[in-house]
Amino acid sequence: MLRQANRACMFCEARFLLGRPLQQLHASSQQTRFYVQLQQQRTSSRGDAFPPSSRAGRDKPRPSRMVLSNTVRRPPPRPSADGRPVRKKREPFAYLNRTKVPAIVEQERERGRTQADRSGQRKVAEKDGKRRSRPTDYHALKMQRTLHQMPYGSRSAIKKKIEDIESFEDFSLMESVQQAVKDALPDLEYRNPTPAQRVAIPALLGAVEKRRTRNPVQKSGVESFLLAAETGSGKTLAYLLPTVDAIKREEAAEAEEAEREKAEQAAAAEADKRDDIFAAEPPPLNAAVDPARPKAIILVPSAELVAQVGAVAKSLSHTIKYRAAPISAKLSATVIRNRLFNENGVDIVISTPPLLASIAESNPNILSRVTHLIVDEADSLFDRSFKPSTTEILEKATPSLKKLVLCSATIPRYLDKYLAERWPKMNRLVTPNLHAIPRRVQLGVVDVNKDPYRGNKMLACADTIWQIGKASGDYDPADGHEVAQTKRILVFVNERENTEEVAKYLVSKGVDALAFHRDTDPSRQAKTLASFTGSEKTGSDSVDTSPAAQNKRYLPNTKVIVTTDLGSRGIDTVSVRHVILYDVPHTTIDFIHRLGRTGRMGRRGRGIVLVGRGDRADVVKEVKEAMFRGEALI
Ligand SMILES: Nc1ncnc2c1ncn2[C@@H]1O[C@H](COP(=O)(O)OP(=O)(O)OP(=O)(O)O)[C@@H](O)[C@H]1O
Repeated sequence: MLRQANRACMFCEARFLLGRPLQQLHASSQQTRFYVQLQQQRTSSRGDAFPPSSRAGRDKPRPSRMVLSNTVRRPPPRPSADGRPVRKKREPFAYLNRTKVPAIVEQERERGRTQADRSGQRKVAEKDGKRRSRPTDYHALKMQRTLHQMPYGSRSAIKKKIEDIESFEDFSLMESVQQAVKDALPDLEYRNPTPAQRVAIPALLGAVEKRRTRNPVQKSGVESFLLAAETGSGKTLAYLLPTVDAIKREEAAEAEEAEREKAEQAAAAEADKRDDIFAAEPPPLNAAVDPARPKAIILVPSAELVAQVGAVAKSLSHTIKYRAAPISAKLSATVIRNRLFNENGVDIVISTPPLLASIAESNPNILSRVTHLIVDEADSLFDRSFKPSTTEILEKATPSLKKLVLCSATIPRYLDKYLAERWPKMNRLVTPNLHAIPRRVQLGVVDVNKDPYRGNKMLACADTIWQIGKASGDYDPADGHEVAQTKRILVFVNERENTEEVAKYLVSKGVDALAFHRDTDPSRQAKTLASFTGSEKTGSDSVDTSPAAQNKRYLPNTKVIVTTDLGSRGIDTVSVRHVILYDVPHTTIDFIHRLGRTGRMGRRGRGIVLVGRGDRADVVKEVKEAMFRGEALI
């Protein structure tokens, strides 16, 4: 048969003798293929049936050709007597049909082996109930990878740990604090603590208890915490409740101590009086409180957040009785002074870092009694612009500081690295859904390049708003009723300069829109924002005085704010159902914060991203996919 094949393919053989690869030359020839197969068969059957070891003992009976090989993944050849590996003898046609360098073939084989090993390990891990840290590869997102990654295994473990906590009563909070949650926030009476609160409150309280029982003398050193939880998950209450609890307990302990001292002094005076009847009356105890020496400081990045956190702190203080002073550069100097230097003292100061740092420069005593320092939106407050003033306050407060709590919905890699270096023993309190946008928020994409917009983004934005405005109200199970008639839409742009331009265009199209940035008129800004955060009375919507109302075509019952990152950080826009991303955000951090203004606290929401020329459509696609799967954005 071999002879037949040789004869039928004389031309090929001649070429082979010249040393040219046969397959390259005659891949189309049927006869050649037959010849090649025959040669391969011959070579492999020799190799399997007569391995070098068995060929050595030719007198032994030959194994049957029909036995299946049990060395398909061939082991390396055994070393010879002198230690060198035994080389397989080359067949005359051994290099026939080779199109690759043997070394490369071996490398590829090795790579295949390691991949197979990895997939084997993955299967075992999945069988054990462990999920892979990243089920899908997001190529576009990987390129802008900025966020710290958290393995899915740890997320499941945290979920399991907190599932037993069902109500606020499960926390060892003081009775007055428990009552304050019910009185000040009646909506929460029937709600359970959020995952952020379940993770943070016991940890922050636990540390207090441990310290109190272990060592009555004040322990030196600061206990540091990082609370990382998704947007709209109730982080404010998560840090505020344990802080107020600690302040009140400390106050009670101080009062007890003062009472004891007073009793001792009275007893001593009584004894002195007995000894010396002419002794003067002891001076009355100085019961004056320290003005402008708070026990807790809460730092936030904007004046709007100062007002928001201040409102929550004040509402709790009606029941718990403590003094909170929210101060920001938007308030007059007199108001700031009155709040800080209140003759009844102050317990909690809420401020932006630059303002407090400048006050601390002229009044260093303001930070001398601080035991709790909370840095909300920590990723912003430790970035380049805020870092100097934040660290200055931190350093000045350190001598008396007992607890440092950093809080954020996004932990960028630079922050993670900085924290690991600065506070290596920091307690990290992380929720299972960190860096994920909840599934109840849907993301729609508008291709601006297609008809009818043909690249006109402003037109696409106005049209999208009109469509939302004209659609009938949605039923929201979290609210239990139809969403409010007035629709509030947030439009996010990347550059501050574009806010005015886009808002102006929308007004010209009959949309009640307002640009919101640092230089906007503060009174108008506060009024508009109040209607978005739900702090405004519903009746105020009735009179429409917006410039858009003068248009021939006017979209009623729809309010729009065009803003940048300023509006995306921490502002509790509970009444917002729609967010339009006019520009594709630069990073996943911006995606998380901007889309986080809707779908807060169990509500539903919708994000619409306008993708135009030059925008990263691949990033949008992957964000959409990750949101659909409920996965974290890397
Ligand atoms: N346990 C709870 N049940 C129901 N609602 C709650 C609960 N805790 C807080 N809330 C409400 O949830 C909303 C969001 O809270 P908060 O602003 O603290 O979220 P956040 O995690 O700080 O958000 P962001 O990351 O965007 O700053 C608030 O309106 C608050 O009143």
